[in-house]
Amino acid sequence: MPNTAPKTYNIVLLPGDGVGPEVTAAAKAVLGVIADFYGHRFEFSEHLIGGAGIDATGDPLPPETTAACLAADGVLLGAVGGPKWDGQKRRPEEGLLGIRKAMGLFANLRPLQVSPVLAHRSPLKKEIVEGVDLIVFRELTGGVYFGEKTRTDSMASDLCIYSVEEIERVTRAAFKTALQRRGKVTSVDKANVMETSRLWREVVTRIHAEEFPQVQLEHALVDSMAMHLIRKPREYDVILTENMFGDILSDEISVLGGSIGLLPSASLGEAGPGLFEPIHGSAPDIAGQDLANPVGTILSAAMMLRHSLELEDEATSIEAAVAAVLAAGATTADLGGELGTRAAAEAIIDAIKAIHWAATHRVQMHWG
Ligand SMILES: NC(=O)C1=CN([C@@H]2O[C@H](COP(=O)(O)OP(=O)(O)OC[C@H]3O[C@@H](n4cnc5c(N)ncnc54)[C@H](O)[C@@H]3O)[C@@H](O)[C@H]2O)C=CC1
Ligand SMILES: CC(C)CC(=O)C(=O)O
Ligand SMILES: [Mg+2]
Repeated sequence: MPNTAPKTYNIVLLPGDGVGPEVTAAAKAVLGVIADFYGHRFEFSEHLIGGAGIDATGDPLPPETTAACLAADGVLLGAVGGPKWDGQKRRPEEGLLGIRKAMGLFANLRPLQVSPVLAHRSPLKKEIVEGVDLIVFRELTGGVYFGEKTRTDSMASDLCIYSVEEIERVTRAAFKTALQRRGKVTSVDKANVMETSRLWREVVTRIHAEEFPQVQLEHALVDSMAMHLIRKPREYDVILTENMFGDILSDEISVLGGSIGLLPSASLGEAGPGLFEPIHGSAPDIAGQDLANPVGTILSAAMMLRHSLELEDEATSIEAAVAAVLAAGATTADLGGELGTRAAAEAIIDAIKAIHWAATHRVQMHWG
């Protein structure tokens, strides 16, 4: 049932490298079905990034890719990188860091809900992981990934810099989200050692006191947090942290949900389109074999519909279809199933059709 007037949306796809093209194609197929059912027009255009950009143009972020992303309604990315480009002058990962910076995407949201039907896939006990519902707010355009790098024959350095403003904006975003959830923020830093972390803690504490006193705030050091996240993950609601800590902790917690292939993310700025991508990388070990789990990318497409295109019903129907398919045990090999990437996407498409059919018939019965 359409919830908005038919409209054209310009969606940029950045397939990238490794499994990136496979999982992006799966999500594109799902989006095509959503467009048909809801009466929207999704205009897709594919652009180069990462190793694919290096191979074709020598640049991991060709200028036309940046221009297309800035003009898009939403951007969906697969993954970049792989051993093929090791030791080369330009690195695929530069392309991803570059587009995040160019689009001003300072907040990377990485939600994790452990499905009861998949709790047994975690190496941790079912009673520890069942019911986990948290979201990582990772600062995305600052910190050590973006600081100056130096290299001589005998030493190397990576500078970690954070400004007050960079910390404030992601902190506000995390607190606002906590108000819509269970009202708790855990801010993660390394304030016992790092000056950037001491500034981080001061700024988070001040924003909390001045603007969000109704939210419960706790601070944690990243090393013990890595332990707590596998000992008592259900205690966490919103986890707020800097760029590198968020990158590492979110891969760690993906294990709670059964597979890194399940987790989506949204990268958002103050304005303009967001960029949506699974949290995993290019998975060179399984690339090109129809083995990758497409769910993280398909759920990222749902986040794109919600956050950038403002199509909430459409996003919810994708999420409901994914939940139904996982509950039925129709999964890829990482979750113990037998489906390939394409078949897993087809199963989700069939579930969308079934959900849509049921909704349509309920409406007709009501009218009748
Ligand atoms: N956003 C991005 O584009 C990212 C790119 N990378 C790049 O990816 C390359 C490989 O990095 P890795 O450390 O191996 O991390 P990775 O996330 O690509 O793979 C780690 C493990 O998880 C598995 N895995 C990942 N995605 C999966 C999926 N959808 N379904 C089933 N299994 C999946 C892989 O097979 C591998 O065993 C590197 O070049 C790295 O820089 C890494 C992380 C993020
Ligand atoms: C630049 C990327 C490869 C960093 C990363 O691992 C991520 O964003 O998950
Ligand atoms: Mg990562």
